[in-house]
Amino acid sequence: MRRKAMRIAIIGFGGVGRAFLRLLKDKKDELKEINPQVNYVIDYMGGIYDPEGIDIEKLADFSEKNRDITKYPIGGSPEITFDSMLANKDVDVVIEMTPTNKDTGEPGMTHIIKSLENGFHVVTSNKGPILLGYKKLKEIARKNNVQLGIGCTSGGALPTINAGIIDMAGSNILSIEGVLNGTTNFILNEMESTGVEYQEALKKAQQAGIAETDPTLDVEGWDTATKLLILTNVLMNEEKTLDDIKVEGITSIKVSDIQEAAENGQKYKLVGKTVRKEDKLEMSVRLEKLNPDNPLYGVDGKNKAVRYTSDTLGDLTIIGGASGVTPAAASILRDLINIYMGCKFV
Ligand SMILES: NC(=O)C1=CN([C@@H]2O[C@H](COP(=O)(O)OP(=O)(O)OC[C@H]3O[C@@H](n4cnc5c(N)ncnc54)[C@H](OP(=O)(O)O)[C@@H]3O)[C@@H](O)[C@H]2O)C=CC1
Ligand SMILES: N[C@@H](CC=O)C(=O)O
Repeated sequence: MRRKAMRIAIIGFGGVGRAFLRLLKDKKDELKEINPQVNYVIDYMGGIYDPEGIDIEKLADFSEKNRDITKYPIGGSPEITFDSMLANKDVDVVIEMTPTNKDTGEPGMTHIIKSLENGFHVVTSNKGPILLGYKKLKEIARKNNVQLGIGCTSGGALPTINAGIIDMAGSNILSIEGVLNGTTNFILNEMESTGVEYQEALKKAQQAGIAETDPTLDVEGWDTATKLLILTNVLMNEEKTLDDIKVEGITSIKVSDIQEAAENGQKYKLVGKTVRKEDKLEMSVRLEKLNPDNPLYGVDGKNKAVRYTSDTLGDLTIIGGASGVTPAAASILRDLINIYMGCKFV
């Protein structure tokens, strides 16, 4: 007997959204039990709606050649919007993947609140709403008896937040340290290995789809700060804001600085850090010259890492989870599967 479908609305169909659709297509057989059925794909210009489930193979082919999904022949229209989806109420999970806005959280904040209030689970890659309102969103999710998956928001494929929530349950996290941004790590690596200057390396990161829609978020340290803040507030039960973090980016570094460090056996990394000093929490994002004995020294290319110290589970360092649209989409799928399996994130 075929299982009841898990009805999905995709909101935001850019790099990560498209990669997520490709994953659903490529993993169709493995996902038989969950039986995902995409009823909506909604972008800035409108969307696609099929109450019986959009044919994801056809849409994947179409969207490879066409940017405007409202032109999709079966159910595409500028009239299909987030509000029309809310009115129809025929979804179980909303996957929110619109651009991160660290100042307002919009449009993601409204999408997530309304989805949770309407009884839909939410999985998101959008850091803005989580950064600005996680506690409130968690309460709305609990009140409506639905889940909120945020694994993608603080490192994508790198298991940071879920490892903290699930695998470190019952332990107090005392400090968080990490190389949390793949774009800057990739840029620093490119500058060292090929000798190109910062701007050229940034272009490569953009071509690889890992830089933010607004790449200043990466290179000026805000993406690292955002992820650090999400980890700190969620895992250390704090209510800090970006204003509490001293933030520095990588825009002023030169190839000559990197080469000089390499001659001394050191590597530059953009490190985000939350540490408690005399009852005060200190948070910073800054370029650090690391020695080979530092666990973060070996984080290469688009990879990232997080290091937790805790009272009862010791020190844990997780390395890997390269940034990229497919790993980010895979982390969304991971949350979706865990919600299906009954995992409680909130
Ligand atoms: N790229 C990555 O590796 C990772 C990204 N993220 C996060 O995932 C999110 C998406 O990233 P990415 O796919 O790279 O970004 P993109 O800019 O490629 O895609 C964002 C999409 O959202 C659409 N959009 C904008 N406003 C709205 C709206 N009001 N309603 C519906 N859709 C809208 C955009 O449409 P249009 O193009 O028409 O403006 C675009 O298609 C961001 O929040 C990012 O921070 C998280 C982890 C990794
Ligand atoms: N721009 C980010 C993408 C994932 O969050 C990065 O480079 O890590």
